[in-house]
Amino acid sequence: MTTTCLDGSFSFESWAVVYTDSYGCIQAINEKAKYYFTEPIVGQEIHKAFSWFREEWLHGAVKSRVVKTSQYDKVLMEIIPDKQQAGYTYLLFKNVEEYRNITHLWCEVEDSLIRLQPFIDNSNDGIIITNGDGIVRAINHAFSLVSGLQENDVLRKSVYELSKQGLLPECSMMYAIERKRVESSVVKFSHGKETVVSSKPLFDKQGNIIRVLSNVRDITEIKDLYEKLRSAEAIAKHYQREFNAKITSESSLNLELHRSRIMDDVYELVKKVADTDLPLLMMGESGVGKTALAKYIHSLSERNNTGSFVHINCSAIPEALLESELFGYETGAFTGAKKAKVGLFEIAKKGTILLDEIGDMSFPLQAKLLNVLQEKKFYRVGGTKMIEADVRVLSATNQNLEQLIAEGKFRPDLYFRLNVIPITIPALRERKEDITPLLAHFLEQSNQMHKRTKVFVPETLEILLNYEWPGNIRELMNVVERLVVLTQEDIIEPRHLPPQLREDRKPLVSSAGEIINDAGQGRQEAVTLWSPGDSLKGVITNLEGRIIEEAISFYGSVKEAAKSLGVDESTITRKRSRRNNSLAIARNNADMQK
Ligand SMILES: Nc1ncnc2c1ncn2[C@@H]1O[C@H](COP(=O)(O)OP(=O)(O)OP(=O)(O)O)[C@@H](O)[C@H]1O
Repeated sequence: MTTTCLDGSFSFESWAVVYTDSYGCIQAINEKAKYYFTEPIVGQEIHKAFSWFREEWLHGAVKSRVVKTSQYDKVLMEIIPDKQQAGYTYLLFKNVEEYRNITHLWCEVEDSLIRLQPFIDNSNDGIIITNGDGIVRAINHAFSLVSGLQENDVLRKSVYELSKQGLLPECSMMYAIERKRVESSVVKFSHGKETVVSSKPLFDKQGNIIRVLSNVRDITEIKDLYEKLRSAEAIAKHYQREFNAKITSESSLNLELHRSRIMDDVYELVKKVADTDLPLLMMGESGVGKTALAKYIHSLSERNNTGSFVHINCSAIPEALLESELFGYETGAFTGAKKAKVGLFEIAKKGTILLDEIGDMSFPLQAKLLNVLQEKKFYRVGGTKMIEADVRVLSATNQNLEQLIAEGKFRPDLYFRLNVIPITIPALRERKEDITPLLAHFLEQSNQMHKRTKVFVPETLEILLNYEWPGNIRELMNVVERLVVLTQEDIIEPRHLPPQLREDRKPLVSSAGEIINDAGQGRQEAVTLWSPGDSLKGVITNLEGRIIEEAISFYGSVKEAAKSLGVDESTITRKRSRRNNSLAIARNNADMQK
């Protein structure tokens, strides 16, 4: 038999060679083998010729073993399948005793590696062993799984060559050889697995590397889990914030706290549509309670059991960031996107999202939002994975969207999509009946919260009732809390009120120019019922009006006041508006006379 080269990097020349067929029957040996095996072995089955030989070694991958033959105690055996003849195998033998001085340590290492073989084979991590030149000596099954490379692809090949061919990424296997120290690197194999490769060089006494043992851990799953963990953390944080907000606002939020007919209608409508997925557009001045109403709608809906309520103020977030806030982004979607981020649409999954100040959303983002609403799916910025948008979308604005459409700042198609059910919450000054219960509620709440027992004197109450409340419920709530905290005495008098309330207290003047309440002093003056020039009708209208206002203030509701005065609620509404008109005319006249 001749000695043949398997590949450029390996030759049989210095080896004793035994060649077997696919049945494990010895077909031939070379000259050198005759010194190793003095008995005739050609024609015998291998495991019979060598009692120490295990049959399964033939069917396994190429392996190294240190064995004992009849002639030598320590013989290195390499098992190499014949690439040209399927099933045929070369067994190469070398007496390592001959090289004792040089190879003593190497053999020990080899021995330990051989002892470790079962652990290596069964390891969940990929393992690849090279010599000091980077020639691959062994890999385990897990390495094949993680790298997509089989033994035939890599054994006896140089890791540098494999890297050049694009089969192996450049990694710590090479660095450990070059830098002669433990190295690790995070690399991605060509078929997509992301791994951490840790490489440890083993040295002989002279400090030469004899082996590099690399552990290859698949972190694709860990990365996925990490991503999922981050999403879960973001959602948990959001719930925590919601929970905290709920605890602090629970006591203050009493949405049915109203006496006005107009808010009756609002709540009736809200209850009808709460459990549908219809988009609602809430309109009203700042502070009227649009957000509070949206939360209330969510709390009435089935979505309250399945998902959370998410609120985003579109005007508070810079235009460039709003899209990624809403839909999230993937790692590397833009400069600085080092980690993927979950968007609010994902956080609100199976829940409700309120897009507040929708009128401030940029035109291009409006188009994207419309698309999401129509398709019911979206992609993270820079992402390719489609995400289902199982979210109820509520929107709110204090702007006139129709006006914005006319100015070309708002898309009409989005407007029609969002405005399926419009809900207008009137300003507090247009539903003054609601001021009394709100004042009572916030006074009690603030007293409780700050452990006080403050009360309003009637004059203070009257000013509060007549104030225009441009900041609506938010302003009212803040004013009451401030009064409770800052007033030294238990009785809150008009002088304690913040300046804007005292200044706003315009004197009410009769049609004849008489002052019928006193803004400056906070005292009620005696009213002159009639002055020369006053018409009987004008005087009666004013008087009636005062009686009506007092009754409403006393009972706290138009309904009760009407009942007590023995008239219909509609009569009261009509007479109030007539009186308001006549007071407005009187104010005008008074201003002109100044
Ligand atoms: N019916 C109510 N009962 C008790 N508190 C209320 C009620 N309505 C609103 N509030 C409180 O008034 C404040 C303002 O309400 P909210 O934020 O809902 O107004 P908004 O119309 O959304 O304002 P903006 O347009 O400025 O966002 C909040 O603190 C809210 O808790």
